[in-house]
Amino acid sequence: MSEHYYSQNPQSKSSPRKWYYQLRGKNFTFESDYGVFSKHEVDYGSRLLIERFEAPLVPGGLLDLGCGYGPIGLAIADSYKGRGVMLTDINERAISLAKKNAQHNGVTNVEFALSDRFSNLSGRQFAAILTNPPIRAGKKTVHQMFEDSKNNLLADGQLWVVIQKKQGAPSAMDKLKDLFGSVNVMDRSKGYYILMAKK
Ligand SMILES: C[S@@+](CC[C@H](N)C(=O)[O-])C[C@H]1O[C@@H](n2cnc3c(N)ncnc32)[C@H](O)[C@@H]1O
Repeated sequence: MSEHYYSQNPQSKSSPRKWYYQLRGKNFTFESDYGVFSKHEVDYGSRLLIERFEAPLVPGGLLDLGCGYGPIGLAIADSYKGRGVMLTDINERAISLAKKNAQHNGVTNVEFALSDRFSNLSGRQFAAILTNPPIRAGKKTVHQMFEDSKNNLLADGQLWVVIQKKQGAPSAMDKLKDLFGSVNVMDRSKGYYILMAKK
């Protein structure tokens, strides 16, 4: 049976691989595996989001929503050591890899939660939420993530999203405009858009 990277509990065979990547000037070692998005290198869109992100002045924690094996949350946590960063995913294998990757890279200002969107975050509020959303889970899920994100941002908090034009950037922009009143295009490269909406 074919399996998507957003399966809750991937049954596919496991073949962990370790590889290296530089993000925000730091060399990371990552372990990834079958059943988890983007196997042997950091996704181009995630890299763009990681390099472009600037935390808002609002004090508070940051959230990597749909963290996979953890590149976004871990790179951001390493850059913003004074902030706590929460990494969440619906996929158990992703969360266990993200935890291992935090340990291997000495990133300690992080927390993890296995969660379908915000279901296990018990109303926590964040200064910024970053996401490379699960396009294959469908537009309804992705747009619901944007709505939930708005509800879980502190006042003046920011939602940062990377999305490809051909995978729904225009409709994501419309949805974010409806929800937040406006949306900023912070960067564009190779068909990927970095969008930022402020609460
Ligand atoms: C495009 S991948 C990005 C993964 C990782 N952030 C990266 O940059 O490599 C989207 C992630 O969202 C997760 N996901 C899918 N549906 C979800 C849901 N309902 N709640 C939380 N995470 C979900 C998937 O398991 C996947 O890891």
